[in-house]
Amino acid sequence: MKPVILTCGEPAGIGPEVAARAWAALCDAIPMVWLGDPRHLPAGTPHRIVESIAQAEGIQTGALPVLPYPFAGNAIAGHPDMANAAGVIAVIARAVELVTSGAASAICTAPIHKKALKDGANFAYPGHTEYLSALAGGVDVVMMLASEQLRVVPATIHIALSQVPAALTPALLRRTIEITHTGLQNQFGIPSPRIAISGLNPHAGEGGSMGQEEVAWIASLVRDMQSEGYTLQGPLPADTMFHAAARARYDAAIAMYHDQALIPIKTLDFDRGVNVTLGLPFIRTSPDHGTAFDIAGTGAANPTSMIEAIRMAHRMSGS
Ligand SMILES: NC(=O)C1=CN([C@@H]2O[C@H](COP(=O)(O)OP(=O)(O)OC[C@H]3O[C@@H](n4cnc5c(N)ncnc54)[C@H](O)[C@@H]3O)[C@@H](O)[C@H]2O)C=CC1
Ligand SMILES: NCC(=O)COP(=O)(O)O
Repeated sequence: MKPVILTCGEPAGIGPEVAARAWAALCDAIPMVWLGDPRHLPAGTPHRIVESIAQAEGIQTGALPVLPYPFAGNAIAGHPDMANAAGVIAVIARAVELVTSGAASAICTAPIHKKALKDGANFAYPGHTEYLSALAGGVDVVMMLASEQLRVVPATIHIALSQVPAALTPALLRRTIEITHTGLQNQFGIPSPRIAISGLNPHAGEGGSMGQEEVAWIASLVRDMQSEGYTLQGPLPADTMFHAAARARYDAAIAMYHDQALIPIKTLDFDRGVNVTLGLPFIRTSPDHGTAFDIAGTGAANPTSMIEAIRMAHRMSGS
């Protein structure tokens, strides 16, 4: 079995500690290798330095295999060191090389602090999702957050709310539906996915009295794609499409912007949600939470989302 690569993420956040705890929970079942600076692991984490992924085979239990990537700075919990930003970015790129070469089965990324990367290394991307798309050659991707209770996709991702109406185009929504449909089939094993599409405006525009996008093009795009064979419903009012009975009617919901999609799943299932990028030529998952500087280093971080993310990466890779 090829290992899942765990990227270190922001060293000052909870990434290293939830990775160490996830490894302790899963090491009997799932091979994994942590990629980062071993100085950034929580003190006392049993680990073994390896020079290659192949060398990690056979030392799964007892010590976390670590493929070292030296960083410029130390990690002080809750206080990102700008000198580490370049290392955080380089580790993600290295992980992509390892999974693309076939040495690893999948990537599970620990959270990054987007502003620290921008300030420290002029990182040009607002998140992993966009960076991974670029590293994979500019392929179209979607960000899905998934748990047992709900799968959601924001059609626009890390942009200001004021930019959403212009960014949200028929071509983008069509591509988002296509990638979500294929991802549900291939990564989640759902042969005939049912997808719900939200409106952009309150009450899905209320027939044009609260916004025009639904009547202008979202409803007709949904109808066109229904006639092409997609099982779609919508545009639905976003405020009433996430209660239990509504969720039972679809396999994934596509919302029009970040918070419309992520608030319901983080409210329902913050501890177990997994972020998965669909459309990449390799498997990438991540916990749903961020760097949590307020609790980093205190031992309060719950590793369940990281555990679920590693499980999902391993399952999707078919290893
Ligand atoms: N995949 C990624 O790289 C992600 C990165 N982020 C980044 O993380 C940074 C901080 O984002 P926030 O919005 O503050 O979200 P956050 O998820 O880091 O923290 C929000 C709240 O949830 C708590 N929390 C988070 N994870 C937890 C865990 N595992 N156990 C217990 N409590 C937990 C935190 O203590 C905090 O009170 C930002 O820079 C953001 O962009 C956020 C989400 C995903
Ligand atoms: N709120 C989710 C999030 O920001 C995840 O972004 P990414 O780093 O996975 O692109």
